Amino acid sequence: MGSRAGGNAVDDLWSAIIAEEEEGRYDQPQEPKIAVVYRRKTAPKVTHKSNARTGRASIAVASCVDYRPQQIKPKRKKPAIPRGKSEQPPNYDMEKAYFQDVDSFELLEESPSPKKSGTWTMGIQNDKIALSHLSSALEKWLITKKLNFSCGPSGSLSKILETPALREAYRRGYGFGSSSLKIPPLQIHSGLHSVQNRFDSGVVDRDVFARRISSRKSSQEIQDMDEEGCQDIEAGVRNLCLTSQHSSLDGLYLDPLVALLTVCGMSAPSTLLEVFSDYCGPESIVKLGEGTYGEAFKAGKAVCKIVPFDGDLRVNGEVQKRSEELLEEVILSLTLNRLREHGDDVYNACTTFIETIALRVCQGTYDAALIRAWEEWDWKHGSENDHPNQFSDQQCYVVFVQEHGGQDLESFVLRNFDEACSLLVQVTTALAVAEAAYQFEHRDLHWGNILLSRKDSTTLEYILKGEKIYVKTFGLVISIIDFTLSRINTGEDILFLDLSLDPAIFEGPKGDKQSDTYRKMREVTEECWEGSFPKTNVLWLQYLVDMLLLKKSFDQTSKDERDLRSLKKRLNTYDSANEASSDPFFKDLFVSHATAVRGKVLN
Ligand SMILES: Nc1ncnc2c1ncn2[C@@H]1O[C@H](COP(=O)(O)OP(=O)(O)OP(=O)(O)O)[C@@H](O)[C@H]1O
Repeated sequence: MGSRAGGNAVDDLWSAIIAEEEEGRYDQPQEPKIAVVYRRKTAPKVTHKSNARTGRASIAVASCVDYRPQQIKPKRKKPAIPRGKSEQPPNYDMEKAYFQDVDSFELLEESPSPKKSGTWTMGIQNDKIALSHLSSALEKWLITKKLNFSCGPSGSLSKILETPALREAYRRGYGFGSSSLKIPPLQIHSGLHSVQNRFDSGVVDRDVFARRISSRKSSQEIQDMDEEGCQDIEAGVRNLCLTSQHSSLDGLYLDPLVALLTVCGMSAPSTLLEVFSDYCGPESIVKLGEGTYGEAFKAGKAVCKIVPFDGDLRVNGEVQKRSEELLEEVILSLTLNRLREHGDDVYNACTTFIETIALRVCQGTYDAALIRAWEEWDWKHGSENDHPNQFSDQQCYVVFVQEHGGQDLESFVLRNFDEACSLLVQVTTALAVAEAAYQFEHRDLHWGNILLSRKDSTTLEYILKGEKIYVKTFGLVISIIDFTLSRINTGEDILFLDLSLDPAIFEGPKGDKQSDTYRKMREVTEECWEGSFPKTNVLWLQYLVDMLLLKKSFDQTSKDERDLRSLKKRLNTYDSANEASSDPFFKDLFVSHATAVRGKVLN
């Protein structure tokens, strides 16, 4: 029990929390435009893809295509990514003093928290609502003190958890049984706020989790951990509210890794091979492509992108991503997944953003089958990445299980002008839909991040602001990948990457279209990367037109080429993909519903 010394200061602090809470500051839905901004702490990766800024080429090979690169690309040195140039961690001394000094027994009596612990179960009991409310208010209060931002109501993550991909994940028992998720979404969500907060303040106690995953578990142990995990989370919430221990503020409940596991529907990591075995036998795993952070493998009909995180080992010359960065990327992917939902009340929909089928957290070395697939690819194409046998049995990964989007634009051979037009209309309409739904900006739509595949369909359906739109595909279907630099407003949180922390991204050669596009984005945003500037989407459309004009060859007349040039010019006048989608260039690419149903519609 803490001492009563400093009680006045404690009372003042508590009054401040209560007063702000009573004003309803946290519970009122906020205009989300400048709501909570989650800064991804580290600088963006700048070393990926075929960009001039890094000189690194994105290499992806659709396994179904007989692709033979003319020569193996030489390894090139990647520039260092500046990291950690962020704001000073806030000073929590006052808040800590409060928790150190408060009489936890009295607080226990005053607050409507449960007095005995028990295992969380699905379904929310009254005392738990109250408990969550209290902890959530406290967290939000801390966030407002630090960031001077206001918070919207909870809900987005719980909505995401209801998306088909996650429902499917639970149905299939990913993780360690569907019963493993026993945490009410409300709890998860408020934990998520904390994750960011704790990370930014640099006080996350990661040892707790390291202990939890330091060895592989038997299924009985795992089941026990499921139970334990729930109790740990409950204990974390209780501690957050009631005790004076610093470590309690940093408890499991607040750990981004736990949040990551929870979003993935798991209570403990699995092995890479366990994930792959859901999709194919080990002998049929084929590596598809690589980025600076991810290695993409074909597994049956799916693609598993493996991204190592949180380890000390540098991978491909880079510091590994942190779990909180991946948590945001995961949330971004799942938010875009929601655009795939159909139904009468759907207002914006499209299938152009790559579908995330499942998400898994793994731990351990690369399995022999993956090493074999990696080496085969290296032998054929010359990998720029480090050999995966460097990973220890402690290494953690997120595996993004995605639909197979095909081959990237860089290596894809377009047949004719119709295909080029369809590529443009699909990307433009998809961006318009995501702008309308989530103020989405991709911010890195180079030709390595556009995948193409040929399908047996003639039209594709989009819903833009309630209106159904059908575009001609000419048998070509586009998928957009890699949302690392993207900006999104989930309705509650704005996720973005602060590119000003990474000046190298703007230092690519003059005249290089991709490098020029980053610099133009900087002009447009004036370095306010959290803001909404849908013009950045238009800049990438202009880049794509340039790529088609300058780098791709396909059957086209001189009039077709002129049309592309005038489109590029007119794009200057648009401030969003939504505006661009009304350009006359696209007019003939939209078809009526009647025409669409006569053909084969894909949705
Ligand atoms: N769903 C997918 N379908 C087909 N190929 C894919 C898919 N996802 C990734 N790839 C291929 O693997 C390559 C690496 O993927 P991706 O670009 O997402 O990795 P990354 O590590 O995020 O890259 P970077 O961070 O360097 O941009 C891509 O260039 C792409 O060609």
